Amino acid sequence: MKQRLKYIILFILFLPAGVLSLDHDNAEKKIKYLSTEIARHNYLYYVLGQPEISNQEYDRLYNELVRLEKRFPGLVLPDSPTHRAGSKLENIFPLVSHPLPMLSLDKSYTVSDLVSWAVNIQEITKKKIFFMAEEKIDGTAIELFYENGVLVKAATRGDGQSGYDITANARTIKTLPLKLDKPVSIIVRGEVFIRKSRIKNSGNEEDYDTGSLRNMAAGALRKHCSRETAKIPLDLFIFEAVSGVPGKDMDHGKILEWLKNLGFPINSHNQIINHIKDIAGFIDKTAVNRDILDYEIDGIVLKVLDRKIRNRLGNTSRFPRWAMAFKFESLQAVTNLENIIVQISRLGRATPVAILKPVKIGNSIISRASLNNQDYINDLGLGIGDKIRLVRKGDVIPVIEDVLEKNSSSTWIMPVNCPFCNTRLENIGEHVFCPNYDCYEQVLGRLVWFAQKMKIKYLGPALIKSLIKQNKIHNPEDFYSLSSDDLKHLKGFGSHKIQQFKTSLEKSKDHPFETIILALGIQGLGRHNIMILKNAGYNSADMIISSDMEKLAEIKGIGRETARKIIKGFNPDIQKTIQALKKNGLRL
Ligand SMILES: NC(=O)c1ccc[n+]([C@@H]2O[C@H](COP(=O)([O-])OP(=O)(O)OC[C@H]3O[C@@H](n4cnc5c(N)ncnc54)[C@H](O)[C@@H]3O)[C@@H](O)[C@H]2O)c1
Ligand SMILES: [Zn+2]
Repeated sequence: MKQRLKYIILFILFLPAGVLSLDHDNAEKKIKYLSTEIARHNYLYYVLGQPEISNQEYDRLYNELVRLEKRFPGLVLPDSPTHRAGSKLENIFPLVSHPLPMLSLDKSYTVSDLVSWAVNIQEITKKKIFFMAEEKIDGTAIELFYENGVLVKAATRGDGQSGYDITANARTIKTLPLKLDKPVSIIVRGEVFIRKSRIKNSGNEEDYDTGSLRNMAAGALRKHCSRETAKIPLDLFIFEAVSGVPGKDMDHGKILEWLKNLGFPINSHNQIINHIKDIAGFIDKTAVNRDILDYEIDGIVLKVLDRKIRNRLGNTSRFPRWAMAFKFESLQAVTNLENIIVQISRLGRATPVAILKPVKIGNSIISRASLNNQDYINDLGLGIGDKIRLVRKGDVIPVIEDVLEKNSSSTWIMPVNCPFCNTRLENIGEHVFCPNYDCYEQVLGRLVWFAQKMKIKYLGPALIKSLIKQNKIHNPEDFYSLSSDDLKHLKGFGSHKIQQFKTSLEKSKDHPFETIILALGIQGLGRHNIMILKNAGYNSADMIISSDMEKLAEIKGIGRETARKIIKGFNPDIQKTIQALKKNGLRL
């Protein structure tokens, strides 16, 4: 042991200086590099709403810059991104200046740091402080201006001093009151987000899986056509009033109640903290609830309730001193990539899926992760055999964050042909598709989707698979001609079960037009768009089929892109299926 120590000391003594400590020149280069990179990511995130990297990755870059700037204060650049919130703006939309700057939040990463902050506030103010604990919604900030109870303007956060005027887009948010219950003139702030359930049941999931719900919400608010924004089911919680509150003595809790009575959506999970010892309990409760919440949160925010004390504490250039966020650690694990397989969806999209050496994250064992598309794999430089870091974000789907150890000699490449039907895959946009409508995997996907949406009893994936293999079914209409003979060989299908199955099949014929169309899984026809068409008078499949692109594109909320998809979606095969379903008595 002593001997080993001696060698280590000798080794350190003879190391060149730059290896042990980052020298001045290298630090300067690194600080320049990080400052430019962070400014670029700020622009992508705050201005365009299209980040290139994950928040964890961003936080790592940011914290590294903070560390270096602390060690080399002389090297800090005058326009360092650590001195400002947000990003420089471009004239993409008209600008709105904020009456008070829209700042960031200071952050703690441990419960004890958060508690110390709260204790410290009591000590500075020499008062017993009451706090409001709120969920930190992972969406995008908005500021709303009302005059005499009417919404007149809505702005993004922008560079913190001014944001973009996105009033027309904000008006499409269903929970945003355009007119308040009283003719007050106020300015409020809140978070725009998307509910997980609205995406999961839309039938259009495929359009949505390229980014998180936050990026989708931020992108939606920055669309140049509010008809496009309207297609995205945005939601809202208001969390602050900036001006226009009546009594001076109203605290933050009373203000939120007052805002609620005016018609604003307020998060019902907000909780007043009377004792500092209750902070940990709120965090625990929120962390447990996180997975079952219908929206994504990335932590909690603790805010001083009393406005006079808030004013006394004031702000730094980056954040208010009266609030502190606690960021949840994302759950991570390290494992090996054992294989990459290609999945084909019911709409033909080919998605590479990572097969992992099973690893525990939180309470679940993870053995698969979606790899999205070839670009994603190229960015990671991912190959089979690599050691990777897996991160589970707010939602339950784990993603591969980076490669820790490269064990493969090359990056994985998508096969040229569909692994299920051997048809040559086609590139459409950033994804690859199997163009063969009769591809086994697509047929299976379509039938499983149809059975689910039509709520047909017992028709799970395993049963559907074996019926396809026996050539008993290929299209949705084939379900309706299954005979008792077709079923009685299947495992567990006695006469009672067959009877129940048939009853359920009969019952499915009563579904309204919109359910059947959704169940057919036609491109561009998720629940939302089907309802738009229905409200525009299109209440039969034939009416849509005999319409044309121009007519559909004119319907409010549809637009050219979707109209094109829909027309293409009603291909000859679907049309044949529709006629056959009608013959079976379905109300199309
Ligand atoms: N991926 C990227 O490229 C990239 C770039 C820039 C920033 N970021 C992420 O953004 C973070 C910092 O950004 P920030 O300053 O916008 O946000 P923040 O994390 O400092 O928090 C401030 C924001 O929290 C939101 N919020 C949600 N619920 C709230 C509540 N109840 N009360 C008050 N505010 C609430 C508000 O929109 C507010 O603007 C970074 O840590 C990083 O994770 C990522
Ligand atoms: Zn195929």
